Amino acid sequence: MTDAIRPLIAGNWKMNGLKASIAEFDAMLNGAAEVTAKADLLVCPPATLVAAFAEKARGKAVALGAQDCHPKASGAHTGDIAAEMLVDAGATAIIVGHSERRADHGEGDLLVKQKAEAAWRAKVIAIVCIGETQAQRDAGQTLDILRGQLNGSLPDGSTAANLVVAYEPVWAIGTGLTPTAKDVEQIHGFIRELLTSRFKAEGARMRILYGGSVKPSNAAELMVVKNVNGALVGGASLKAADFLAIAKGCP
Ligand SMILES: O=C[C@H](O)COP(=O)(O)O
Repeated sequence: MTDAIRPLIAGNWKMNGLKASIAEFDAMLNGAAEVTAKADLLVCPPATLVAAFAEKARGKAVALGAQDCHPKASGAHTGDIAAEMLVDAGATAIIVGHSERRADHGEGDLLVKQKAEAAWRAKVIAIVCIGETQAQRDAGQTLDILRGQLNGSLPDGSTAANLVVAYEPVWAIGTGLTPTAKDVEQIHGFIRELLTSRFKAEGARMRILYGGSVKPSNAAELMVVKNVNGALVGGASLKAADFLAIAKGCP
């Protein structure tokens, strides 16, 4: 963990959650005060729940985020949601370029970059996800893939205040597999070098989250790795106790 950078523990609920889930979210809110010394907390529920959760979270130590947005602010795009709408509902950050969007919806780097810019247009943080697949890893292409995704997905003008990078090896998502701490250190160090080379001092201060099977049992080990500035948590963010325990794992 880079000392000067305050960790962010972000929960991505993916396509999970109904109105009844507000009870679990309430439990998160109730426990959040205990972990605020360690990390900032962000929960990204499905878009249908952002407004209700934001209302509950008012004045509490959990911020709300969204999982995707359309690049445009409005228009004839049936089923899509603009960044402005998500912000209107209470989002303060938007995840873009998650590997599930890249795979399920064929989203490429250019679109991801436009979505990050849409988040900025709506005056919130873009959390840009990058990560290699198992096949790319096996072929020894990990660093090339990450370099390409970073170059293509991060807009010019990225700063420590408007952008967070989430490194999520696709093969580690929802599988229970994680890279070793040594591998995470190497890859986060590589990402840091690229960020610093392109964005100078801002790149040196940008948060780089690790994501992929983060759980209470491995959080402490992963969160102390150099250049790991928090986590993007999927499955374990659905349970208040697990999500808060992961935040407690921050040094
Ligand atoms: O956005 C979160 C990641 O895809 C990680 O998901 P996971 O914690 O369920 O492996």
